[in-house]
Amino acid sequence: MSYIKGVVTTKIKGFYYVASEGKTYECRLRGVLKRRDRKDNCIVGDIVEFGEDGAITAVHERSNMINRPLVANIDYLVIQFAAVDPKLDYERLNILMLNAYYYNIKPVVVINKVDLISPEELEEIKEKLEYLKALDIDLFFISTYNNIGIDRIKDYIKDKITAFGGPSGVGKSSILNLLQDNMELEVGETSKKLKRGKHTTKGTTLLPLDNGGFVIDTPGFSSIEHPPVEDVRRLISLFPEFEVEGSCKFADCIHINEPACRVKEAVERNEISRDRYEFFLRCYEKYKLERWN
Ligand SMILES: Nc1nc2c(ncn2[C@@H]2O[C@H](COP(=O)(O)OP(=O)(O)OP(=O)(O)O)[C@@H](O)[C@H]2O)c(=O)[nH]1
Ligand SMILES: [Zn+2]
Repeated sequence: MSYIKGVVTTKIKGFYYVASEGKTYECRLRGVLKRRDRKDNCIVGDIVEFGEDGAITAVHERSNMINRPLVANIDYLVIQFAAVDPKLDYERLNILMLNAYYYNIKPVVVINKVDLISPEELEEIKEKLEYLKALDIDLFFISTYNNIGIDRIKDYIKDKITAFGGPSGVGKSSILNLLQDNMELEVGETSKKLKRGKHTTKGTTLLPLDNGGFVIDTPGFSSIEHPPVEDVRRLISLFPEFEVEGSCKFADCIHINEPACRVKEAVERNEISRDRYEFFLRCYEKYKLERWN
């Protein structure tokens, strides 16, 4: 028997809908892959192999997985904000970046509503977000109103699985509507809509993009929740820019109060963004208080 490889786009009442080369197949999970105590035997985003009888016989290893919504193999977390209205909240942006790194998803930053700001204000935002360069995080300025930057985003997320995260009102439904013609999220209505109706019973769905790839229909990442970071070493690992040349005097340096700390020196020389370092300190205090003890 020959096998087909595809990606699970949604799961309804024990059926798995698997997309492969533009077609969707209704599949079932073969018995040996089912473990009754687990809800994540096979989930949306999984790359699977199935036979002509529609029986899924293999689930490939995942590159990442999030729980709410339950999705695997997300390529990009688009961290979306508006330039204004609501005000660009840099703290929340950092929290979303922390989540992306924690869950091993590549972060991308999108700033919408550039039609509402002056060139000077745009420059100001670019300056504030300068540190993204050192992190190799791509930054897009867009306007869903004036159709600025939308084609570049379309190109960027082609053939990938993309999740959108960001606060309410920044235009997430507006951009999802533009990414695919027959996507029907009501602007200003997403949150309400996703809480009721068919979405609740159906669960998460990967919406296919015209040019290949998928977006996740549920805005999974809130901008206020810190990820459940286990300890300080893990926290440090979520700041890739802290990997500086040379080693700190103490091998177990946590880059806070220690002398001869290469990270603090790099902050002093402006090689590491002070905003980011201060965000790190705030995270450290928060985790110490609420989680590590
Ligand atoms: N000026 C301007 N307004 C925009 C733009 N994009 C969206 N808006 C407006 O911003 C408001 C919020 O847009 P939504 O797409 O509903 O935002 P959302 O992020 O999905 O918000 P939630 O549904 O609350 O999560 C709406 O009134 C949109 O018309 C833009 O590029 N420029
Ligand atoms: Zn150090």
